[in-house]
Amino acid sequence: MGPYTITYFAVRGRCSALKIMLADKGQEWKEVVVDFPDWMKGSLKGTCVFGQLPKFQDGDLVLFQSNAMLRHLGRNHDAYGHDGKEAALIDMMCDGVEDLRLKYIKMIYQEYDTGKDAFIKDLPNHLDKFEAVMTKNKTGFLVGNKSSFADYNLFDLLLNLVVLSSTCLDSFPSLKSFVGKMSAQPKIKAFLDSDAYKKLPINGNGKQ
Ligand SMILES: N[C@@H](CCC(=O)N[C@@H](CSC(=S)NCCc1ccccc1)C(=O)NCC(=O)O)C(=O)O
Repeated sequence: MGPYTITYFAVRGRCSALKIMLADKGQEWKEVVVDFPDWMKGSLKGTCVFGQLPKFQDGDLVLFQSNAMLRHLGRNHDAYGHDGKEAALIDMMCDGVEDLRLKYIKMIYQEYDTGKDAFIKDLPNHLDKFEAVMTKNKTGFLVGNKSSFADYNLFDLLLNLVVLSSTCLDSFPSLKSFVGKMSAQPKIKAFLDSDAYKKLPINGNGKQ
C-alpha cells in the first residue's frame, strides 16, 4: 500500500480520523495543504470528482469522500472486521458517526452562536446510542474485538466533542474509557502530541 498523499485545507476537519488511523497502523503519508484563496480560483476544485476536498492518493488510486478513504484503509490494514457480518456492522456504525459529524459541522459552520447550547443539550441523545453499542459489545470497540475504521472515526469525533463540551462524556463510561484507551495507544498518542496535529485548528472558521 501507499505511498499515501492527503490533499486538504489547513484544518483537522475530515482528515484527522484518517491520519489517526494511518498513524496507529504505522503508516506515513505526505500532505498537500491547500490555501483557501488558491482553492477559490477553482483550478484544483475542477479536478475533484465532487468539487471538494479531502483528496487521498494511494499510489495511482485517487479517492475523494473521507469515509471511502477510511473504508479503503480498513480493507487494506485489517480494520474492517473478521467477516462480512462484522464488516456490515462496521459500515453501519461509520454511517452513524457520519450522521453525528454532519450535525456537528452544521452547528460549527452555520449555527455556532445561536445553536451551540442546543447542540450540546441534545448531544446525550446521540452519544447514548454509541454508548449502548460500545457497552453491549464489551470488547472496547464498536464491532468485533479489534479496532475498525469506524472506531477511528468515532474517536476523532469524540475528541472534537470534548473540546466543544468538556463534560459531554461524563455520563457515558464506555465512551470515556474508549477515548482514554485510544488516546493511550503509543502511535496514536505520538501523533496527537505532534506539532503536525496540534498546529491545525479543528475547523476552518476558528470555532470549536
Ligand atoms: N462528503 C465529503 C464532504 C467533503 C467536504 O465537505 N469538503 C469541504 C471541506 S471539509 C469541511 S468540514 N467543510 C466545512 C467547511 C469548510 C470549507 C472549506 C475549508 C474548511 C472547512 C470542501 O471541500 N469545501 C470546499 C468546497 O466545497 O468548495 C467527504 O466526506 O469528504
